[in-house]
Amino acid sequence: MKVILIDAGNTTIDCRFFQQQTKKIKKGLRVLTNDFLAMTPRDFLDKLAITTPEPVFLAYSSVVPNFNQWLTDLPRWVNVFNIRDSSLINNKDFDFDWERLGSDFLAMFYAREWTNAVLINCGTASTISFISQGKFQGTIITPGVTIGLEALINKAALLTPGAYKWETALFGQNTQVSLGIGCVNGHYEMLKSLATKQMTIKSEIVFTGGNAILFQPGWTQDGFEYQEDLIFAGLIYLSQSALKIANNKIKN
Ligand SMILES: Nc1ncnc2c1ncn2[C@@H]1O[C@H](COP(=O)(O)OP(=O)(O)O)[C@@H](O)[C@H]1O
Ligand SMILES: CC(C)(COP(=O)(O)O)[C@@H](O)C(=O)NCCC(=O)O
Repeated sequence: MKVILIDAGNTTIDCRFFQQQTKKIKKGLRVLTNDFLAMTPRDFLDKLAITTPEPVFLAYSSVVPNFNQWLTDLPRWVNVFNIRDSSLINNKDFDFDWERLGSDFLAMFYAREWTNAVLINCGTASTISFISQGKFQGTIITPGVTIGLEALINKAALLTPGAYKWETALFGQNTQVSLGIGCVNGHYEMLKSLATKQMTIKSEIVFTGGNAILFQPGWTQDGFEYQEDLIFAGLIYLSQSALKIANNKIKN
């Protein structure tokens, strides 16, 4: 059976394949959220080379209600599973009501068995989630690095969109470098400061999300971890019981 994992975020919808035998996550399709929603389910399945009815299990995490609606038009032979419905989400794992959290937080949290950790997801928003003694304590949400830059560029007549990046200089002597330091390096420093400010015991600090790669010099130098597919690891964990049931249905 084909297993598709989807992380539906506000900027991109990222679809991967999970190979049950090898337990490997393989690249599938990643497109801007608005472009994805403009696709028909048929186009989507064609793009994933699923052209005839066959057993498909699709597990997803979504913070985009229109995507949840879009899924309802998939053919019935696609077995769709929302990780929010997972019986593996345990109230005891949270210091608060997890129902009020976006699904991306749930997927990240269940990606591994954490003890003390800070998970930093750099997407449309940049979020910082705190785990202590295996329990999810809470999060911080800030505008993401890309939308922060875009907002400034849209409001400043002389600023133009460009490839603003991490800079090694302390300050810039042209607009490009000055903006890179302020918006990219500065964003990383803000995340690092919020993540470590109250830290009293050694914790894993893990970066993920489409924009995390912009901060590579920072997290490399500081010895923090980067796991590109953190959300997908959580999707696999949270959908394992539902996947087992789907596999058994095919066998019988
Ligand atoms: N195929 C892609 N299309 C668009 N953006 C991409 C793609 N792959 C990586 N990115 C990067 O991912 C960033 C968005 O991060 P992402 O984690 O997808 O956000 P969200 O989860 O909020 O949708 C974009 O700003 C871009 O830098
Ligand atoms: C914080 C977020 C905007 C992050 O979204 P992302 O950057 O991954 O697209 C998302 O998790 C969200 O919309 N949370 C709120 C969920 C809610 O209040 O129901």
